[in-house]
Amino acid sequence: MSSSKDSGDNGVSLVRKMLREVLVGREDPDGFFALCVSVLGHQDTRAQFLTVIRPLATANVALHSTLTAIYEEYFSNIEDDELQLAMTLSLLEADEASKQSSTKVNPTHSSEDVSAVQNMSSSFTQRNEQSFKQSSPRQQDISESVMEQEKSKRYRRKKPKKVTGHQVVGLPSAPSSQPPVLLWFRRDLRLCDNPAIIGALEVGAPVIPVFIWAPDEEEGPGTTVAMGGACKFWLHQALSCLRQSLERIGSSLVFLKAESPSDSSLQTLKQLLQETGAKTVVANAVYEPWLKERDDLVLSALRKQGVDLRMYHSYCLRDPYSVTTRGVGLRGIGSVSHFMSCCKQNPGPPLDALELAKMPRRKDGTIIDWAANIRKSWNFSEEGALAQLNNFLQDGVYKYERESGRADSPNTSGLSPYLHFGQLSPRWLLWDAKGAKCRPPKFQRKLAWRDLAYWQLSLFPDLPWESLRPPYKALRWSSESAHLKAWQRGRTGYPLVDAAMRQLWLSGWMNNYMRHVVASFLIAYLHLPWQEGYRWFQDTLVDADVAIDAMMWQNGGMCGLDHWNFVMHPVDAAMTCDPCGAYVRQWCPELADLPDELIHKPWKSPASMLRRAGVILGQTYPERIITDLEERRSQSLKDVAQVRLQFIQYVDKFSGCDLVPVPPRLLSESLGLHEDAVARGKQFLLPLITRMEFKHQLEDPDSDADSNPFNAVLKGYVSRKRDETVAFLNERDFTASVMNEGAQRRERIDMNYRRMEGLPQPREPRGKSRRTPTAKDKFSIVPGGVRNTPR
Ligand SMILES: Cc1cc2nc3c(=O)[nH]c(=O)nc-3n(C[C@H](O)[C@H](O)[C@H](O)COP(=O)(O)OP(=O)(O)OC[C@H]3O[C@@H](n4cnc5c(N)ncnc54)[C@H](O)[C@@H]3O)c2cc1C
Repeated sequence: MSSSKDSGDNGVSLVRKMLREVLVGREDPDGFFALCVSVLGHQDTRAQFLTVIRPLATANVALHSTLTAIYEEYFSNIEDDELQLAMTLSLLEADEASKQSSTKVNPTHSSEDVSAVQNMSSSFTQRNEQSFKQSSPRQQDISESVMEQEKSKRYRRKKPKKVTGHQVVGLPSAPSSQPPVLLWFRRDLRLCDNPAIIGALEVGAPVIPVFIWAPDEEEGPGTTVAMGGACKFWLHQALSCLRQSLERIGSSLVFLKAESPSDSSLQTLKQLLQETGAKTVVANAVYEPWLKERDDLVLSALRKQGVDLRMYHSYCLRDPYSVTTRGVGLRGIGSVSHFMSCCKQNPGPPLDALELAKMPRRKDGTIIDWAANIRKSWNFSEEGALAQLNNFLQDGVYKYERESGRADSPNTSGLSPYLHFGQLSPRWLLWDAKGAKCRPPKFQRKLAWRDLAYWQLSLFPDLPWESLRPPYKALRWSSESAHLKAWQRGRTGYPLVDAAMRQLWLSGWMNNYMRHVVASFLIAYLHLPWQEGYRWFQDTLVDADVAIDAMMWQNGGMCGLDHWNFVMHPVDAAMTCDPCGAYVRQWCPELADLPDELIHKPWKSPASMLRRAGVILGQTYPERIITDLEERRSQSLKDVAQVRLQFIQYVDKFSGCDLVPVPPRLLSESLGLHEDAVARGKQFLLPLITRMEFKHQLEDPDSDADSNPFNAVLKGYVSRKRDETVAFLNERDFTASVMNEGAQRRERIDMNYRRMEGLPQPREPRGKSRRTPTAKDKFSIVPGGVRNTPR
């Protein structure tokens, strides 16, 4: 608390000093205001700016009123902008809604066969709304009161015309609208509990219900009399009733005949698909062997044409082709008891048949059960998820806010696999977390991180394999496979890294802090490509999640949207996460007897100590695979500087930040243009927050990591302050440049306005506001007392 207050006080006193610069004419009012916002932030500027400039009210009235005007314009603009944004959004929503409702009544339609086809999806929605109204008494109350109000208005309003018949919704006329779905009715002539109907509606396109009469196919190869006279009569009535039911909800049923020997359901469907442009056919399965054979044929033929045939099961309780006698035998076959036993014994396709948890076998036939520890470590059920959540909320969440970086105690929620497999709903989790007394802000942010990962993946689909920042694609990586293997197996000789990698292998999980430690080791010290780390994590984590894993490895691999402003040191990181070595003792038991102060660096132990602890380096515990940590870090920095220089077009010359091409979706959102137009146009580059040490290294690409004032290696608690300062500098840099751009834009608009109106241009201000701070710049003094060096 006190530190943030201190930094606030420092900021205000800097602003006061700067005010003197304005008074003596070395700084102009706009630049002063921009820097004030970047130093104090929005909230503090809003709260304190007027107080800071109050002395001017008597001493320099003109300057006071100029600054007050800038202040008022700035903050009123923000509110206006927000209001305008909200209005634009609501207009867009309204526009979207009206577009949707208009597509529901698209009257254009040409094909004769399907002339009565209607949009089932819209009518089903209406139907659902109706039934909801009927089923909910509260809703009924509301609708009754609305009706009362309507009655009273009746005489004042013109009575609307009664709609006769149904709104006929045709096939989409616009080539871009979604192709319709064929709903192929066979022996499922009902609306209720019909999986095919639900499947068709889920596609979200117009639905064309169709019945094809193919008597030869029904009959099959022998004499089955599948469709006797009485049955045909019933079929006729049932079809007629189904058509009426469909018409009642605004749809209809197309009848087609495939009677001649040359004709077939397949031919008829193909023709219908051609006429309607449908790309999906949905049906419920029928089980007579000759009909199943026909359906299999239809399936493969349509698939070849790129049509998706979706088959659901609803005719029998159990799909007869899935019932097996496994575990029951053949005794009593034919009796219903035997059949029921078969169903009970084999409920659906056996899970084991999916071979998800199949273990490899040794040559002698014994099983290698690599998941034994994972099985012991987790309760895989939904109840397990809820129990874990309750434990966390009752106790863990309080520690989480303070000490989530500890490896030696389970201070994080451990909910990631449950979230990944949807055994726990993120909305439920957020709701429960908000209910905790401490309203854990840090934990809530973590859930936002999860969504951020999916947003990033939606913008950059090649996130899991392609470095996002262009220059980093050319980075020189090591191909030392022995190093990769040692890292994967937890045999690097660095106990903290090894403990984490063994925990991963044995339990399928490690906490966030340890993921950072091992990722830093792989990238910054072993120089192995981040994609290797990503792939190993994907194979070994029980919560392996393409979006999150890719985002985090890209960030760790220095090429993601966000740069980690730290590198975890494989030994010093233990000061924060495992100060007494309990974590290492758990996962590397061969080191358990070393004293606390040496357990993270056994190579520093005297021979006698090692002997007493039963450790023989190179035998019971591996020697370090690399020893020149500092040199390797320096090399990594130099490599980065080299590719940044090589692809200097991707480095912003003002701020030194990396630039990435903006994906078309983002660009079209920002410019309000169609995505196609944006994709055809010029490539836009966006500056990203970039690690300070990289920016500095660009000035002197061959310097060592040690001489870099922004050296990112995080040494436990000691460097926290430094890390926070670096984060502050980054943010301030960014804000200052954005603010400056804003001020310049305002100046430009003002100049153009004056030019058009023939008004005189204002005099050039004497001091120019700076885009980025320099060493001489007073604003380079960070509240914490660290000086920013010139770039
Ligand atoms: C290199 C690297 C790879 C990672 N790979 C994965 C992965 O494949 N799957 C995965 O779920 N998490 C991944 N993470 C993020 C994070 O480490 C795990 O979500 C966290 O350790 C899971 O433990 P927890 O449930 O106790 O987390 P808590 O700290 O209790 O967080 C609660 C939940 O928030 C979400 N969350 C937490 N941190 C992050 C984050 N940084 N980004 C996105 N969501 C987050 C998770 O769903 C997590 O379960 C990775 C982190 C790193 C550094």
